[in-house]
Amino acid sequence: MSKVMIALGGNALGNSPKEQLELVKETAKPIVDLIEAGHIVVLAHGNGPQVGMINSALETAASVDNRIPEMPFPECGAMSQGYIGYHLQNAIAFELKNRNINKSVVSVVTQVIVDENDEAFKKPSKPIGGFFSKEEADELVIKKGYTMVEDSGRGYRRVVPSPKPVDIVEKDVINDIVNSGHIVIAVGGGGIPTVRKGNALIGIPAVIDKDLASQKLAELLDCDTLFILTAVEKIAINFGKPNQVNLDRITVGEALKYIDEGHFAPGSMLPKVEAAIDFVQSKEGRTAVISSLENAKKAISGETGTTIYR
Ligand SMILES: Nc1ncnc2c1ncn2[C@@H]1O[C@H](COP(=O)(O)OP(=O)(O)O)[C@@H](O)[C@H]1O
Ligand SMILES: NC(=O)OP(=O)(O)O
Repeated sequence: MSKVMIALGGNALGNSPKEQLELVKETAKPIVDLIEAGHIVVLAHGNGPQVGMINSALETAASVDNRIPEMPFPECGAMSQGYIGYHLQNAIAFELKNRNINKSVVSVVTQVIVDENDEAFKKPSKPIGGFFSKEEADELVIKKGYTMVEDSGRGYRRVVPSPKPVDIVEKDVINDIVNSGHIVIAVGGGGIPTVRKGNALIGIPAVIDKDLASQKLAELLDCDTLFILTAVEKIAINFGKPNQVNLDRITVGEALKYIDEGHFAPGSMLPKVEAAIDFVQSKEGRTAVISSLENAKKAISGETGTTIYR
């Protein structure tokens, strides 16, 4: 029996609530396979496309209807945790019931402490929302003052600051739920970025990378394996080029060399590889696997994906 943290990518959750609802039904199966096999499972998920969609929908609504108030960005992050968590816990609970497994599943609205002086606030890097053409992106820069970047050959996206996770506010309650044998969905979207002011916690407009937040939670909970499930079956060198090579197993040393050579795109694959390296380095015997949601079952049983080990 081992303790595993599974981080699901926001971009792998489909482009609409309808698509997401269908996708999570499939995602729930390999997750519940692991639970059925006796493993302890903790789940995290991304929110890049979803928080961008919520923010842009409410911004547009407020601009055309003065009865609709402006929605602060941290609240948009909380909404994304709520509805993605709702779909996931619903799908996992269904799968647990189908197999007569008597466990509950709950999403914890999670706040993650960040450093308000983090350099990341000066350089937005986290892609959120949908994809745009170069012309549409240029228009958004002028009209809305967004920062737009090209995202891994898929089009242009808005980027927002992405400070590093420092601590997880709800870590003790998450640990208690895990120890009680139930299933927790936490640090959704990397957690709501928060700073402490005396006894108060104040939300900050930013998006924490969920791979880094998952790695932090996986370490705090003393997990053995970190699974990062995204839209690609394996990570690659020379990604998207004719000489692309998919990687099966790499050491931390090889991963660091490939980072130096610039093989992993910032804001997408780079934080996943960095999170995997940090997790593997944090304690002897820990491994990390990066694969796709579609191949979750095979990746979890070691048949595919890229494994990063010491
Ligand atoms: N070297 C690489 N190997 C594989 N995928 C890469 C690489 N560099 C960039 N990518 C892109 O990164 C994407 C994963 O990042 P992203 O979509 O941000 O993840 P998430 O699933 O967490 O939302 C992949 O789908 C792929 O398009
Ligand atoms: N918050 C976050 O990392 O989201 P994605 O997985 O969608 O990039």
